[in-house]
Amino acid sequence: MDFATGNVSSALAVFLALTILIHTIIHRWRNRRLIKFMAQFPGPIPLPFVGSAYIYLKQFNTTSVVRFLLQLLANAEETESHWLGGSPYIMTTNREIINAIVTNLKNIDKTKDYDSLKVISAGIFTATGNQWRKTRKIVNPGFRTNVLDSFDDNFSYHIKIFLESISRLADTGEEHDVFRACHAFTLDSFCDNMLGVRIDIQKRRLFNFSISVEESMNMFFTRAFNPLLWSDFVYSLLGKTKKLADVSRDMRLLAEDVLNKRLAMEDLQRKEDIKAGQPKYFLELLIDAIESKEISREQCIEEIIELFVAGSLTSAISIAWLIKGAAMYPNMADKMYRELIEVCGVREITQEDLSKLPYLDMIVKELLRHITLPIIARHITNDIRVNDNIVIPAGMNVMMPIFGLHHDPRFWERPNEFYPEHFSPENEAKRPKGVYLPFSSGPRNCPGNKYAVRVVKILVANMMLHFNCSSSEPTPTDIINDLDYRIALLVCPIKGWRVRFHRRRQEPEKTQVHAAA
Ligand code: HEM
Repeated sequence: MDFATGNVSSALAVFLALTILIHTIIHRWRNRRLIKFMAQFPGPIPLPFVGSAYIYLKQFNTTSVVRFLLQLLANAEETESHWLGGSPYIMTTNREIINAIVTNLKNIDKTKDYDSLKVISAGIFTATGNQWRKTRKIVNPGFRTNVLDSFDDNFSYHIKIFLESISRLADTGEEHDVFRACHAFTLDSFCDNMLGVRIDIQKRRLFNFSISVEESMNMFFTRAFNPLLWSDFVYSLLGKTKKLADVSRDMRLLAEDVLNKRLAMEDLQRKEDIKAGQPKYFLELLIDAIESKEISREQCIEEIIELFVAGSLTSAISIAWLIKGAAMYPNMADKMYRELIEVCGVREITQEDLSKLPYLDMIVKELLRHITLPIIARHITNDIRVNDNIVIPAGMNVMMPIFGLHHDPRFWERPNEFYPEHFSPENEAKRPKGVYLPFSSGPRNCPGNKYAVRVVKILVANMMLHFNCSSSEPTPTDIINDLDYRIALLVCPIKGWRVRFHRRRQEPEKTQVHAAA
C-alpha cells in the first residue's frame, strides 16, 4: 500500500467511525424515552445493525416453529426488550400489559411487520388510523347475530355437499388429507353467507384458490420468522415480492369475479332483500360504501381478498384440526358423538342447536387455545398507563405472543395436553380474565369470531353424526413436543390432516345429499 492510499483508507475509517458515532448519538437522543422504558426489562444484547434479530436464526435448526416459539418464551423473561430491524420492541406475555394494549381505544395501529401482507391485499387487517376506523365501522354490522342467524339454509346446502364428498372417501381403508375439502367448504360458505354469491368451489373442485390462500400465508410467515428476509430490498431482489403477488393473483381474480356477479344481480336482489327485511351482509355493506363514495371499488376488492384469507383459511384449519383430533383422540370423539345424539338425535344440526352442545364448545375452545394466531403486535401511538409502575411510551412496538399466554403453566393445568376440561365451567371460573385470547380483544379483535365458531361447530357436528375417523398417527400426549408444526395464520401440523373415514353403522337414515341437484 503506498502512502497516499494509506491516507485515504485512514480518512475513510475515521469518517465511517464518526458517522456511526453521530448516528448512534442522534438515534439515542431521538429514542431517549423509549430507551429509558426498555431499560426496565432484560433482553438479548443488541448487535450493531442486526439488533436482537439473531435470536430468530436459531429457528433454522428446527422444523417446528411452534416449539421454537415456546422455547423462546420459556427462556425469556415475562417482558423483554428487543431491537428488531432497527426498531424498539418489547416482547411480552404479561397478561396485564397485553390486555391494557389490546383493549385501548386510542392504540389501534399494528406494527410495520404486518406491511408485507399488503402485497397480498391492503384491507382492514393491515389498515391503520382513520382508514381502519372507517372500514371497521362499515363492516361491523355484517357480523351481527341477526345476520349470522340468517345463514342456516346456506350452511345446510354446503354441508350436504361436504358430506357427500366424505361419503365417497368413507370405508375405503385409505387415509385422506381433509384440508382442501374443509377449505373448499369454508370458502363456499363464506362467499354465500358474507358475499351473497354462490360459487360452488366444492362441486367444481376449484382448489387453486385454496392453494393460493395457503401458499401466500406460508410465504408471509416464513418471512416473519427469518430475519434474512426482513429487508424489502432483499425480499424483492430474491424475486419473492413478485412471487407473493403472483401467488395471490387467483384470490384477486376471484374477488373481482364475485364483486362483478353481485353487482350484476344487485338491483333486483337488493329490492327482494329489502322487501323480505333481510339484514345486510358484508358485501352489501361494502357496495353501499362504494355508492356513497366512502370507499373505492379497488378498496372493496382489497377487503374481499382479506376476508377470503382471514375468514376461510382460519376456519378451514380449525375444522381440519378437529377432524384430525377426532381421529387421534377416540375417547373425546365418542363423548362428542354421544352429546350430539342425546341433544339432537340424528337429524341435521342447525345453528340453533349449537348452544345446547357444551362438550363441543369445550373442544373448540381447547383447540383454539393450541392453534391460535401465535403472535399479534401493536405500534403504540399514545402513551398507555398499565399500572403505577408501567407506562408504555408512544413510539414503542409491542409483540404479544398469545401462544405463550395460552400455554403458561400458571393458568393452565395441563398446558401441553389436549384437555377440553380446561373449559369446564368450574375451571373457567377459576382462571383469571384475559389469559385466553384466541380472537384477541378490544377494538381490533376478530370481527368474525362468532361466525368462525359457528361454521366450525356446525360442520364438525354434522359430520360426526354420520362418520367416525381414525388415523395411523399415534395419539400425542404432549402435543407441543410430539408433533411438528408450521404456521399458516394459525398453527398447522407439518404432516397434514390425514385421516380414514368410517360410516357410522347406526346411521338410521341416509343423509339426503342433494349436492348435485
Ligand atoms: C378460528 C378462526 C379465527 C381465528 C382464530 C381468528 C383470529 C383473529 C385474531 C387473533 C385477530 C387479531 C389479529 C391481530 O390483532 O393482529 C383477527 C382479526 C381479524 N379477523 Fe379473525 N379469526 C378467525 C376467523 C375469522 C373469520 C371467520 C373472519 C371473517 C369472516 C375473520 C376476520 C378477521 C378480520 C377482518 C380481522 C381484522 C380486524 C381488524 O383489524 O380490525 N376472522 N382474527
